[in-house]
Amino acid sequence: MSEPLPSLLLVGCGQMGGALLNAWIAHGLEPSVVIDRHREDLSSPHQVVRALTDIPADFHPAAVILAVKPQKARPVLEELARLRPDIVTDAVIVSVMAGLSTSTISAFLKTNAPTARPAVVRAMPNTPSAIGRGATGLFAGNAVTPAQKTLCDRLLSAVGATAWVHPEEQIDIVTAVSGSGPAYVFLLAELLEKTAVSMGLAPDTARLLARKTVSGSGELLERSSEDATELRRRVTSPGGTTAAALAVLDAPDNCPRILREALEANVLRSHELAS
Ligand SMILES: NC(=O)C1=CN([C@@H]2O[C@H](COP(=O)(O)OP(=O)(O)OC[C@H]3O[C@@H](n4cnc5c(N)ncnc54)[C@H](OP(=O)(O)O)[C@@H]3O)[C@@H](O)[C@H]2O)C=CC1
Ligand SMILES: O=C(O)[C@@H]1CCC=N1
Repeated sequence: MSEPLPSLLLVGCGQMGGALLNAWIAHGLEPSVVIDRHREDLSSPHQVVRALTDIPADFHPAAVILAVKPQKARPVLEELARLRPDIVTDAVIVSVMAGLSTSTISAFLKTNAPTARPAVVRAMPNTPSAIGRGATGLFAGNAVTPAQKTLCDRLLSAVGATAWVHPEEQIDIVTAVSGSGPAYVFLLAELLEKTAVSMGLAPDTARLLARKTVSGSGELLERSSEDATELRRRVTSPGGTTAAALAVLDAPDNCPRILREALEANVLRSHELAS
């Protein structure tokens, strides 16, 4: 196994925090502390506590991963800075929260630690991280050192592909494309299944064919060096059945317009969460 990942403080262990944690533990994670009200199933050397007040005084993580909902960030960050200014000063603060900017996160942390200059990284992962097939966009705030940036890259590379973006606003586009992206793919699987049933296939057959089509196509794309466009071309016989369907789906006013509107709505929601 490669070098262990350093100790982390994970705040919030729901869908995303839990997915990351499982993958990090599988990669060998130094003793870490998780704050969550639900998760109790971690075995030693890791520790689950219910509140920031329960972080052991001698625990000094290399990174704090913030994986609570953006709407809950402010009290968490203010309390962390009040209780453990040493952690805010020494650790890199990695937020996976949609919307909240590095300056907002820093401002919350500075409410109770005015002299701190927190090193804040935004990471936007996705749930396939749970199986090591995630895709994460990252942005580093001003105070982040090269060593902290390398550490963040190690952490997120352990769960899939990474790409650093600049300027910070691009994280909202990352959220719209890959952070939320798995939901669009699962929606496709759902709609294929439901439509197949409505057209007459047995439910079990529809489910099997829809799931395997989506997962098999994803795996083919993963293993191929070809673009998606070329893989699509190989399915599409001139004048055949696929071409008839794509003439509907890919008409400018259908999927291209609808996907654009969906991604713009996603970015708009990030802006709303930020304010
Ligand atoms: N889900 C996804 O695919 C992705 C999510 N994200 C981001 O990840 C973050 C979390 O989302 P997600 O995992 O879906 O949400 P979840 O609700 O599944 O997880 C959030 C967890 O944080 C816990 N929590 C709430 N308040 C505190 C607190 N004060 N201290 C410790 N834990 C707390 C919640 O517990 P309780 O239920 O008791 O409140 C819950 O277990 C969001 O900011 C989101 O933008 C980013 C990329 C992808
Ligand atoms: O839906 C959300 O707000 C989060 C961010 C990206 C995926 N889930």
